[in-house]
Amino acid sequence: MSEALNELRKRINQIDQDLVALLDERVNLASEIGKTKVRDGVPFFDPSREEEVLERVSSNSDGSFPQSALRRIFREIISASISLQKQLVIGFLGPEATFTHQAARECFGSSVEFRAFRTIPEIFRAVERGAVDYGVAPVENSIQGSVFATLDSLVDVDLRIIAERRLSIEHCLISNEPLDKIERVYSKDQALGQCRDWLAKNLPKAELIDATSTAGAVKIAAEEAGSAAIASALAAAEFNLPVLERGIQDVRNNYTRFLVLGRPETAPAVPVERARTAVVLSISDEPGALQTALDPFAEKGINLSRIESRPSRKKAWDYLFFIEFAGHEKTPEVAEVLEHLRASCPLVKVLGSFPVADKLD
Ligand SMILES: O=C(O)C(=O)C[C@]1(C(=O)O)C=C[C@@H](O)C=C1
Repeated sequence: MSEALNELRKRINQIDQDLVALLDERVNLASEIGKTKVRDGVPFFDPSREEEVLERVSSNSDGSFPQSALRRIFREIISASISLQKQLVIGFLGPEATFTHQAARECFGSSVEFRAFRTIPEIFRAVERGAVDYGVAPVENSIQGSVFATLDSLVDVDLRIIAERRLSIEHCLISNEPLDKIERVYSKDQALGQCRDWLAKNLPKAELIDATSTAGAVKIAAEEAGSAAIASALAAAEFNLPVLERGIQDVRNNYTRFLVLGRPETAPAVPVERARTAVVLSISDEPGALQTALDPFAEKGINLSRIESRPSRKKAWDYLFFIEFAGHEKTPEVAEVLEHLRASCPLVKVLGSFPVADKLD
């Protein structure tokens, strides 16, 4: 070994030792914070504080270390820290290695425990009865629109939106075989549909077969010769199969937004700066009722980011409106708008005020 290499490695060893000592010190402080949180009845998971930590870390770096790797490392440091405060259990729409699982892992890191659920209402009910601490469910996709089961469950169950997460949906072709040996491609019908042009161009002869989930498709591809699956890179890693091609979806910008749901007492009480508030409301059956309800948003210059109607499921042709807008419910302008809504709408349910997450890891 050259003297120069030896010297550089020695310096790396010293840095690693310092890093570990600092990590030990950090985690001990997080444990102390955990004790104060128990004493004060404050929830352990604080997504806005986590975002602040990640932002500060990114801006302190001189750019030598890749930004996305830095965020991932600190996500894991926070995950290990929180797991020493409380072993959190996170329910998600399964099976393992779905995009919802990926979103849940990006939110909570890998030191928490994950539990897969078969349906969205099951996740909500598990959070409500305390079988899991938080639930993660998809709420909208940039191409396919709203996930109705999530909107309906938000009405039916008394939970709060604690955080949101956006994921770029990158479909991968996954197989043990080279491209010219692939005869069958398994995936969920939506994923096959989203990759139609790529498949027609690159695997025109392959049979396309609908599977119950993208992760289930990878399982089949792992066991069956001549087959491939379309799924996430996470699913490929889970089943130890190679990714032959990434990003094969026909529309480049395919995003899904996920919600983290918790019991009302797990919602952080302190208003955060860049927050979004979600409410569901019903309006009276009379001309101008929707406009009357929405007027104060324009008057106060509050930006509405989403409005979506759903049948009330109580009476035919009766609708509920899901509205999301900028600001935290505890700030005076939003509190005033909510007061106005309560005065003019038969039903107003605040679903949560949570930090805006427009970053993709
Ligand atoms: O600052 C806190 O409230 C902590 O509990 C520490 C910490 C962290 O490791 O930075 C851990 C979990 C919280 O969700 C936010 C931050």
